[in-house]
Amino acid sequence: MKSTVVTVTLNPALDKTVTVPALEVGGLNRVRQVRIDPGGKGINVAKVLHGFDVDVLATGLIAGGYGERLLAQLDRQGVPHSFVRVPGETRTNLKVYSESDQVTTEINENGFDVQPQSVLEFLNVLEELLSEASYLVLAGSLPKGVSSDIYGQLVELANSKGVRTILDADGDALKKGLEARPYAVKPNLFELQQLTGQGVETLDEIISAGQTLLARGLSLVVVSMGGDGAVFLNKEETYQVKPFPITPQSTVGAGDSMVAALVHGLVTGKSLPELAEWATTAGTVTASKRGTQVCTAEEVQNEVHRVTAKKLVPKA
Ligand SMILES: Nc1ncnc2c1ncn2[C@@H]1O[C@H](COP(=O)(O)OP(=O)(O)OP(=O)(O)O)[C@@H](O)[C@H]1O
Ligand SMILES: O=P(O)(O)OC[C@@]1(O)O[C@H](CO)[C@@H](O)[C@@H]1O
Repeated sequence: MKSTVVTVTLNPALDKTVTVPALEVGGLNRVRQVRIDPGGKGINVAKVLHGFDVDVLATGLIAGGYGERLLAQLDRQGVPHSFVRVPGETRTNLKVYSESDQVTTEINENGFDVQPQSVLEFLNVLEELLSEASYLVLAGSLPKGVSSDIYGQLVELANSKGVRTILDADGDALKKGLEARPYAVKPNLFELQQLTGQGVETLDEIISAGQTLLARGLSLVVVSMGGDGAVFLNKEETYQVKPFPITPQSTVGAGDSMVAALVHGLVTGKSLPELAEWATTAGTVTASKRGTQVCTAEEVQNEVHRVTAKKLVPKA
């Protein structure tokens, strides 16, 4: 199967979002609304890219009856996929949206245990898929049994085939993945601080930490900052984009929508400021939707005029 973009989700999830009037920790919370969406970061990126008319395919590992349900939902949404089935069960991640303060609390399960032969099977599938791809998105946590250097291995595989990789992970998986020099990375502030050991309190510090990552051989760094927007850096330029005001309904998938819009911008040859505006708008639209619903191309197109990429001049 040929596709321009391949997204990898090694630890997918059914996202169960429950809405409560006001979350009371230690109290009885009655649910007003429930929705279940196919989730996992790479899968969310694929959902957005499919809606943007980009030729995308979601791959990774999947297990059990919940996994089949997730794939059936992807089929209904028309998102192409090719997952390797492993023993066990796909996790359910609980997202509790509290209406009074508009805050989402996330409770993510660990997911299935993976045996070495399943990882090998997946590597064979991916190698095949990459032969026609231009971009590879590696996103999300790793299930038990998958080594923390897997993203590093996958970045190396992609690099050897001339495929550009976008990495969005955390902890050791992110650290080791970075050592293999992906094309782009999207840390949040916490991850940026962890990766560089630098302060990220001020804008100057954020830019400096972003430049540290570029100096390690990356081409594009996007630092996402939730309601404060994001900073986009390549070797030549730096831009900051602030979101337009919204009532956040669930920020789940906002970062993934940003990654997807970034890939869309790269595939369609957008300039850095254009790409920055698209990506910030995509994240913001998704944050204004319930559950793990993602932005559509039409929504991003309609709202993108509400943000402006501001050029930043790093201190010498
Ligand atoms: N409360 C918010 N208001 C407006 N825009 C938001 C809000 N939260 C997120 N966004 C938009 O989504 C983008 C990505 O969000 P965020 O920085 O939370 O990503 P993240 O940490 O990767 O999240 P996740 O891992 O849950 O996807 C932001 O840069 C912003 O454009
Ligand atoms: O546990 P991970 O893999 O870090 O994150 C998984 C997850 O929280 O990320 C997505 C939102 O970004 C959700 O669809 C999913 O439940």
